[in-house]
Amino acid sequence: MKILADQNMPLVEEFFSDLGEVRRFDGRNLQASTLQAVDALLVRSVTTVNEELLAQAQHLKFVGTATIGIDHVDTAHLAQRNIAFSSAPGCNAIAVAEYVISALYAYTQETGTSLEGRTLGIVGVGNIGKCLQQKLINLGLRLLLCDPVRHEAGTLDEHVDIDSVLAQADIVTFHVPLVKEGRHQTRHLLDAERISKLKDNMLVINASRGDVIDNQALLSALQKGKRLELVLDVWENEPNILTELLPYVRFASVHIAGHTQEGKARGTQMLYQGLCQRLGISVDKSLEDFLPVPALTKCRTEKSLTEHDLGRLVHLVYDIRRDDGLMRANLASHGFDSLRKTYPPRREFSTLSIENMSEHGGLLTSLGFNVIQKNED
Ligand SMILES: NC(=O)C1=CN([C@@H]2O[C@H](COP(=O)(O)OP(=O)(O)OC[C@H]3O[C@@H](n4cnc5c(N)ncnc54)[C@H](O)[C@@H]3O)[C@@H](O)[C@H]2O)C=CC1
Ligand SMILES: O=C(O)C(=O)[C@H](O)COP(=O)(O)O
Repeated sequence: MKILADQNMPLVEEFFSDLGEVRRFDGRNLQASTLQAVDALLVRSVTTVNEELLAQAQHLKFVGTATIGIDHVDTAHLAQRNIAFSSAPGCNAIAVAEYVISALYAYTQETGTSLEGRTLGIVGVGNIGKCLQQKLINLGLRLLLCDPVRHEAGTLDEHVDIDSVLAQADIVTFHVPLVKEGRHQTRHLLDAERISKLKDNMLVINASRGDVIDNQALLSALQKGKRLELVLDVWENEPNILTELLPYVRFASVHIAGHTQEGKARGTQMLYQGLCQRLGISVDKSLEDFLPVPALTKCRTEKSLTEHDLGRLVHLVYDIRRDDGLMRANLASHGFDSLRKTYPPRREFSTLSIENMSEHGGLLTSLGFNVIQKNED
């Protein structure tokens, strides 16, 4: 079997080489002719998989995307051609939630503010939104949840509509899929009109898809004096983004919110499981066989922790300011895609075991750390 995989997908050889011959491709430059003899195609978000790309793919039996978002794949065309499809729902939900938490603590540290008592709106309460909600639950924030799709399906009672969220919240974070049309369209969910109504200095975080915020309208508002705090991981028209926005953004990054080593590796593992299922063979490899040992594994708290101390623990594992600095220093010389390709290793909070003497064991656990409770004797 011939397997063609994006060059930026980790562990493909480790998971797939028993199943066939693995070759790699550049995700932004895949040609239809390259797919002529391919049986399984493994992509990331940068490859648009549609009728045109698959026109010569006569042998293709399986397409997998190692991502949560599937807006780049024409799934109806795959179904019509009877080509099996797998994505990786939830693979990097923890990573994105931890990106947001790192941003929140970095923001409060830099502005001398506190999270306590603030109102935070989560727009899109799926795998990522729910994971974030769980991690934030003990931080003293008032959480507003917005997900009309789940509300209508009867799986989210406490839904607050988007305009009420924007009117009430001090912080809003977007975790919706990109939906280009229909009643629950998310393209330009934050459009010129809604941007104009946002409170001064509201913190707006987008780690979903760039098109969820009208970037040009955002820039125009900022240039006219609108004051907002922005955390942007995703941008319209990646990789050719509106760089004029950068000076107005507190923390900027190159679409890496989901790029922990665990998150990316889980994506590959889920495609391996999907292909095994398609081939009717048993799964005999697991993630734990391949993940490297993290650089930091243990620390110890001695007594009561302040909000500042919690932020320091979070930033010990992941500080969003590293990624903001890398983007600002290197975007012009290296380009967006190259920065994504060379993204330095990042781990999830659970890789840090905390010997905890404080009364904050529950809070540290809900944030996602591996807590070993110690009692003073
Ligand atoms: N920046 C990054 O690195 C990453 C970005 N993403 C993006 O985040 C998105 C969300 O991921 P998951 O939570 O795993 O997806 P999910 O499908 O589990 O959840 C999305 C939720 O958004 C809701 N939703 C749909 N339309 C909505 C609307 N108009 N208003 C409010 N809620 C709406 C859905 O009902 C669903 O509950 C992905 O589709 C992807 O585009 C995902 C992973 C990494
Ligand atoms: O899972 C998704 O959806 C994402 O946006 C990924 O985390 C980033 O996608 P890639 O471009 O790395 O495939």
